[in-house]
Amino acid sequence: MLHISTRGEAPEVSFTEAMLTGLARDGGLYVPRDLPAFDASTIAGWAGQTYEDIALHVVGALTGGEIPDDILGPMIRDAYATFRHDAVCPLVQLDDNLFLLELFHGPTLAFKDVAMQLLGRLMDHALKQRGRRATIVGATSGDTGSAAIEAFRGLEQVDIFILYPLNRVSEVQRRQMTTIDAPNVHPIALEGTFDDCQNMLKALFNDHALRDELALSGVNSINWARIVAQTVYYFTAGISLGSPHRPVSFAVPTGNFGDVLAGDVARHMGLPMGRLHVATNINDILTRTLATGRYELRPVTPTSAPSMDIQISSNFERLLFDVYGRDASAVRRLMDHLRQSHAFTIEEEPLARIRAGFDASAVSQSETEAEIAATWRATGYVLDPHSAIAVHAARSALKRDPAVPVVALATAHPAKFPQVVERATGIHPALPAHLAHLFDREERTVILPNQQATVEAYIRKHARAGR
Ligand SMILES: Cc1ncc(COP(=O)(O)O)c(C=O)c1O
Ligand SMILES: N[C@@H](CCOP(=O)(O)O)C(=O)O
Repeated sequence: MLHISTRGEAPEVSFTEAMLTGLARDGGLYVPRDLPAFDASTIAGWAGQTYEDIALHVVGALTGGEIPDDILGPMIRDAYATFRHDAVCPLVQLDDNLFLLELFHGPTLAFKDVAMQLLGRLMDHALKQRGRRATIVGATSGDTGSAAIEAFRGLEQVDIFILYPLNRVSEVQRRQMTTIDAPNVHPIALEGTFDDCQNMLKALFNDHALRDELALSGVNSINWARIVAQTVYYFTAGISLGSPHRPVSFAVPTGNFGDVLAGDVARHMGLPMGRLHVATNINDILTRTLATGRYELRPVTPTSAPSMDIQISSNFERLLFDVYGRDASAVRRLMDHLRQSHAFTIEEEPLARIRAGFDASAVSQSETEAEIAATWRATGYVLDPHSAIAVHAARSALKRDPAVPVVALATAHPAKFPQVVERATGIHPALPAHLAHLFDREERTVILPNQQATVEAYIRKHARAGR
C-alpha cells in the first residue's frame, strides 16, 4: 500500500518505509493513498473477538498485507502481553451512556504504550530485515517519551533521543525517562516548551544531510504507524457498545491531534460514529480554530494536564489535507502562513467539513479538578487530569445529545499526576508495583539550550548509526 505526503513533494512509499521515515522529506506527514474500509457486516462479525484479533484485522488492513499475518499476529500478541489487563483497553461505565476507555494499562501508564509497544516490534523487525540501524528522535510533553524509551530500550539496531521540556513534565513522567539504565537511551531536557521540542525535532528532520547520515526516525504521532495502532481501540470500544448497529461518540483529550485523528481514521474505515469531541485544556488552539476557522498560535500556559500543553497540533495537518480534498498545495500554503505569521485561516467549505464530524471544547483548570472530585464522589473512580478533561467534555456532549453513548478516552493513570489528584480527592494514587522503586532510582539526563546546533552535536556524538 502506498503512502503520500500531505505536502505532495515527497516520494510515495510503502507502509514500512513510511514507518521507518517518520516525517516525509518535504516536511509533510504520510497518509495512505487509499484508505482501506470495512463494510458493516464485516465489523459486525468481529463482535466477541479479542483486542488482539481486532488489532490484526485493522492493522493488517492498514499495512496492506506488507507484514504477513504469521509475523504480525505474534507481534500483536507480544505487544499486548505487556499490558496489565486481559482486555488490553477495557471499557468502564461511569454513568448512563457515559463510558471510559482505559488506555493506561501498559508499562508506562499512558495510552502511548498501545501504539509504542507495537511500533517497537514493527520497527525492530523491519530494521533487522533490512540490516539497518536507526536513530530515533522524539519530542515529548511527558508520556510519549517514556513509552518510546520503554519500547526501544536495549534494542541493538536503535539509539533513542527524547527531547522533553525542562521543568514542564510531572516528576513521575521525568523519572520514567531518566532512570532507565540502557546505553541506547538518551533523555534530553530542552530549555523550552513542548512546542520547542517538536519544532527542534522537525528542524532536525528537515536537515537532510543529518537525516541521511544518522538514519533519523521518529516515533511521535507524526509517524503514521502510531495512528494505525491507535485506530484499533476505537473499533474495540465501538463494537463493545453495539457498533455497527448503533453509532458511538468519543471524547478525546487532545494536544497533538494524533489520538482524535485515529478516531477519524476509524470512522473513514467504516466504523459508524456519532461525534468526535476534541477536548483541550486552556491551551485551546483547536477549540478556537473550530469556533472561528482561525488557527492562531499563542504562548503555552503550563497546566495540571501537562501532556496537553501544546499549541502546534501536528496531526491537524492530516485533517486539513483531507478536508481540502487532498490538495497538497493548499496544505503547503497554510503551513507557509503558519511559519511566517504563526497563524492561518481555514476557508468556509473545509471548515464546514471539519465541523460536520468534530466538536471542540476547552476545559479550565478548575473544571478539571472539579471533574476529578465529582467523579470520585459519585462513582469512586479516580481520574487523571487528562482523562477528566475528556469526561467533562463527554458530559457536555451528553447534555446536547443524550441518546448517543459517549466514550471518554482515559489516557493516563492517575499515579502519573499525584499532586492534582490528591488535591481533588484527598487520595494519593499509588504507582503500580512494577514502578514502585521509581523514586529510588538514579536519574541520568542532560540539559540543553533550545539551539539546533547544540542538540545536533549532542546527537551526533552519541548516536551509533553512521559510524
Ligand atoms: C495523557 C495524555 N492525554 C492526552 C494527550 C493528547 O493526545 P494527542 O497528542 O494525541 O492529541 C497526551 C499527549 O499526547 C497525553 O499524554
Ligand atoms: N502528549 C504527548 C505529546 C507528543 O504527542 P505524540 O502523540 O505526537 O507523540 C507526550 O506525552 O509526549
